[in-house]
Amino acid sequence: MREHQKSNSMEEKNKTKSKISNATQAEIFASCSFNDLGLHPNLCQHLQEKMGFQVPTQIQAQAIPVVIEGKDVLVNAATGTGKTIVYLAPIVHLLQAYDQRIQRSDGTFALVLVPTRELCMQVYEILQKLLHRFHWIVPGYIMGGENRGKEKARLRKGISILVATPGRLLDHLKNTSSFVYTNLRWMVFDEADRILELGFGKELEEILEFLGSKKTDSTNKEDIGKKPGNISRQNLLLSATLNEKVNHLANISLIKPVMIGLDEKKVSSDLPIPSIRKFSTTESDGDEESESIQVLASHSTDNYNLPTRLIQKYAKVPCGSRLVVLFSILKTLFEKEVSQKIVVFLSTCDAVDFHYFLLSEFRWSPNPQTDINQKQTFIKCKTFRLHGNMDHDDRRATFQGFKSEKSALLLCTDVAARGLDIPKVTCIIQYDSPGEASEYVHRVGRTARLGEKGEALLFLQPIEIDYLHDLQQHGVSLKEYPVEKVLDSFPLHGQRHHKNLATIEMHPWVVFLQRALEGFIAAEAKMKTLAKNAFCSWVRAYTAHKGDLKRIFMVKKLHLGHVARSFGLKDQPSLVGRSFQMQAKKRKKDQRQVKPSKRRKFSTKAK
Ligand SMILES: Nc1ncnc2c1ncn2[C@@H]1O[C@H](COP(=O)(O)OP(=O)(O)OP(=O)(O)O)[C@@H](O)[C@H]1O
Repeated sequence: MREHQKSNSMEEKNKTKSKISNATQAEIFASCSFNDLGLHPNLCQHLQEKMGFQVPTQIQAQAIPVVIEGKDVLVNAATGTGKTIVYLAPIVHLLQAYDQRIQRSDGTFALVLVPTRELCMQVYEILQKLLHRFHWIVPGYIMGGENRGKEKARLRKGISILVATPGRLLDHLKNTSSFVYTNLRWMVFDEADRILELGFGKELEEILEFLGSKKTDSTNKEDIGKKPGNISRQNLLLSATLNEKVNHLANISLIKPVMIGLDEKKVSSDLPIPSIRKFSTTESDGDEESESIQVLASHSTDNYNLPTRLIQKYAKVPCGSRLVVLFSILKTLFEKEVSQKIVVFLSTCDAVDFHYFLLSEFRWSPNPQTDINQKQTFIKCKTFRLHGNMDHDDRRATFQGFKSEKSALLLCTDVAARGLDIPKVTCIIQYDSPGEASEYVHRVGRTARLGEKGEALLFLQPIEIDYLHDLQQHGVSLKEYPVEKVLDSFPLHGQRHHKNLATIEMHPWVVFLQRALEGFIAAEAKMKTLAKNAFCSWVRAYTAHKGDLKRIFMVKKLHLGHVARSFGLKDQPSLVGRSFQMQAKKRKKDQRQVKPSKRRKFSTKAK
């Protein structure tokens, strides 16, 4: 039965591949085989037959041979291009090749650091699949939210390849004496920039201190194939957006790194592998480490690589109409296609909760006179939520649940922005803007993966429209989404739409639905509380936009009454404003007492 399911999913993968045009195929996939890259035949066969990967992706073809050679590597490639296999396949290949089989008592050989729990589980699951034929290599994970005692027991038994989140790893390095890492040979930083953005910089430095960051020159080929002993360390950094934040980490962890994918535009997809490597990898050949830092810094303002078949749009929506427009677009999208998988990004955990419960509980009919029992949910699809304040098991269930649904909606914070590989996501809606352009790139990267089609929609208020220039500076350009056309498409009971209305706020459909939502929220104490909490945390997150972005996302320009409307609140804005001011005062007082760490600052925005 399981075999049957597996072959079905592989057939699906192959069908998807054949739907992709030849041009896209050549852009994404290399014209060589996994065997050509020097990987063990058993591993290649497994990749092909059991995982359905017929040929390597371009980035895999470029990077895998370099990783096998034992060099430190910095990989920069678009989202969804198969970076996980870039590091897992060579590590498995090299570990299985030891003269004497490694044993659990040898401890950990490879450590993969990831920023979130979901990504930790995802990488672990791929690793498990990859190790199918190499049962003596043991995969494992440790991460926040898990039972420390059980993790200790697993570490004591020995984990050959360990996937971890930084905080929990440091915890075990400090407190688990049975954790053997003397044979550590590989350190991988997946989504390196995000680990730093989340404020884990200090933890990373401590981790590197524990493990001894730059031990010896990692290009010592004699080590390869030997049973571990006095071995050198190979460090790998990967992300779709490498920027100056990574400089420091590169500085303290990489030796003469080979840069892969930093100059992708020059790469011709028809070139055989050796030539691709020649053009697209940059080896910092000087003895001075500062050379590699310069390469990174000069790329910080470069264009980002975006998925080839991604359609990007923005919706210009006045603040007070945001909620209605979001609901209307979601309804339109779900009614247009039988299977839609949509991810909506919001800025705070409270905002996720509010919208989740509102979408789940709000009953509606175009005719206001309809009996309550005949009213239906506004959007007929399964809705999930994901944020960092959720219980660990709920987070896991959401992730798995959304993954397995054919048609569903996920409301989430940026906890889902990085690395998550969810099949068949058709549309990304950034209801709250992402902040730095790199975050935009990662959020939209949850769709249009590996050459598939996908759409992305960014909500902007008229006062925020300059954000488009910021994106443009990174080569990201968006077309306007026809908001009014969508609003016009909704029938109004006993009313006609009037054309040429001055503003979206006056649109009869907007007025009608806003009233219905406000009525529903006002009547439900739970919803009212959720809305108020969401309002307060949303404004706080808005004030937390960093550096240059403050000139675009100016809290002073916000009309708090309109913000309240966007949470379905008809209370006097001053009332809501006062409660916010009280919270702000309290926060200021707390801040005076405890000087905030960088980490806390980040946690204002969603986790
Ligand atoms: N050679 C291949 N052939 C077909 N599918 C592949 C291949 N390599 C990876 N994949 C699939 O491509 C998808 C994207 O891979 P992965 O998540 O590693 O991308 P990524 O580049 O790390 O993305 P992100 O930057 O978002 O983390 C996964 O579903 C993976 O199973």
